[in-house]
Amino acid sequence: MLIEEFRVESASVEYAPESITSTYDYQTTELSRGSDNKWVVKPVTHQYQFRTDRKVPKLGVMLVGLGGNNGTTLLAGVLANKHGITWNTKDGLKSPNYFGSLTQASTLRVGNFEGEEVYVPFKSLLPIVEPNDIVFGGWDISGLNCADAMQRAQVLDWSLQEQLVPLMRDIIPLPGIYDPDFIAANQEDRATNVIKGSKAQQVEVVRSQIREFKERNSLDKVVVLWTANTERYSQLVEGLNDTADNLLAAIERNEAEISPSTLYAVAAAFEGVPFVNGSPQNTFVPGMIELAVQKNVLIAGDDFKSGQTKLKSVLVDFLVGAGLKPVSIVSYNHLGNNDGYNLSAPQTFRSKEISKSNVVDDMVSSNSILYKPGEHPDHVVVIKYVPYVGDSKRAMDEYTSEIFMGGKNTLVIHNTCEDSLLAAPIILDLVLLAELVTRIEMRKDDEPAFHGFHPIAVLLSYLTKAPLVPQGTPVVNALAKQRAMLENVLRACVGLAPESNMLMEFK
Ligand SMILES: NC(=O)c1ccc[n+]([C@@H]2O[C@H](COP(=O)([O-])OP(=O)(O)OC[C@H]3O[C@@H](n4cnc5c(N)ncnc54)[C@H](O)[C@@H]3O)[C@@H](O)[C@H]2O)c1
Ligand SMILES: O=P([O-])([O-])O[C@@H]1[C@@H](O)[C@H](O)[C@@H](O)[C@H](O)[C@@H]1O
Repeated sequence: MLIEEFRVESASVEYAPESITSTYDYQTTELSRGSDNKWVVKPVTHQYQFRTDRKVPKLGVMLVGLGGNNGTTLLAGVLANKHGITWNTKDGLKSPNYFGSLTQASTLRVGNFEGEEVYVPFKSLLPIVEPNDIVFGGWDISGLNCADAMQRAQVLDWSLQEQLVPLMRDIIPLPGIYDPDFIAANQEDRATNVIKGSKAQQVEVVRSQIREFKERNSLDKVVVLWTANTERYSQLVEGLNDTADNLLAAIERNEAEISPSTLYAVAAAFEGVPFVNGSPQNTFVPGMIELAVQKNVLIAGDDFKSGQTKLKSVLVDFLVGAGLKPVSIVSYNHLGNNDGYNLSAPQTFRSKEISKSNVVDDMVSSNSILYKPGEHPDHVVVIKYVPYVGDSKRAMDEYTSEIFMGGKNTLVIHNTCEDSLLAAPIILDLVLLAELVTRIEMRKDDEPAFHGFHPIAVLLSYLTKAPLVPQGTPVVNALAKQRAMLENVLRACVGLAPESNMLMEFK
């Protein structure tokens, strides 16, 4: 059964007009070595108070790469939902939806009523922005208006596109920061809409563009999200980008090694605006992370987890969790969109290869019964550019595992990932959750004052291939654990216990 709305009745939850406050006993463990050198695991409880601002802001989202396949598909999808646009296809009449969005199309369990399991929409846990109310804008080094860019993307049915043209043709991406040294040379022809000047001047232009967008649309908040081309990795150089001061000084000196994505992130940080990185490059060099912490501005990333890798973070978790030992993982895919065109260059492919390869590390290191120290499955990632298939990426995976008594199991999977139709709802979740997280404060035990989460938004890990985490925080890629982390923290904000799946009522 699905119930649309609910309120928690508990002495530990207070619904005030301006905020929801919950008092939550967080149970964890402390490990130590006893005097007999044996391990001791001690259950401990810490009391948290969470306070969520109930005021849902008028939100603006500025996409870097607005004119790309993902950017135009998300914009088109939200407009179709907002205006209730239906369209005819050979399979019949289609209606807009938000399938693929955790916040808009998934549910969570709140209990059992008269023998029936009861679920609520994920988005009903806490007050969250309605996607249809978002004001979109952003940048693109291609000056195409968003209607023409949508047509260029070749993602959506034509009968839908033609209805959206009047709503999108006047949306023109702002000129962007272009540096050919960081993306494939084959992108040069596209770069017709660029901000001139030094890196410092470019940062100032982006800052003013953010302020102008916020003012012109009477926005309460803005979130900036990178869905532009994958860049090559920036070299990490002491004295250049290792600290906030050095990074800002390097920008002032117009140092070549500071990437466009880092420049946008710096601009967002100075404007107090969250920045989410949907691509695999290391936008968040150490100096950028330090700047975000200094300014207490949310950053999150890296690289949307949308298809082939999302499945991998489920499958490997299942295999290792079942005591089966993946020993060979080969992930091949080909695609024909501009993303694939950009990734056909070795240096940009390398960024993607890293994010797609590291996704199994946490699962492998969780089971030393299967894997000796330092032992890993063979893991290969191949991406080929095949123009004909366009945005319809064809992923082919082979997982070989060792099983009981010397046996082997091989899984072969063909997965047609409509890349932008899978990524667009994930982008939506990233911006909605980034905004929500900035409205939650907490205090632990006897801390005197409420404060926000760490600026690095680990709670958004479920949506990324290579979760950015604060120093010392475990990197979790297993999808079920990532979802549980997000759901259970938000449940705690309304005083609900984590979903334990114990169902003791029925034991
Ligand atoms: N399923 C997915 O689609 C998926 C999954 C994970 C990550 N990603 C990443 O998302 C990004 C976008 O994917 P896409 O399919 O929309 O690609 P795309 O090439 O269609 O769109 C990228 C857009 O960014 C623009 N651009 C490039 N550099 C820019 C800059 N410095 N400033 C402003 N605009 C710039 C390009 O002109 C282009 O319009 C890629 O980096 C891709 O690797 C996509
Ligand atoms: O999310 P996922 O399907 O594992 O990975 C995808 C890659 O396989 C694809 O080649 C690339 O173009 C997309 O940007 C995305 O990163």
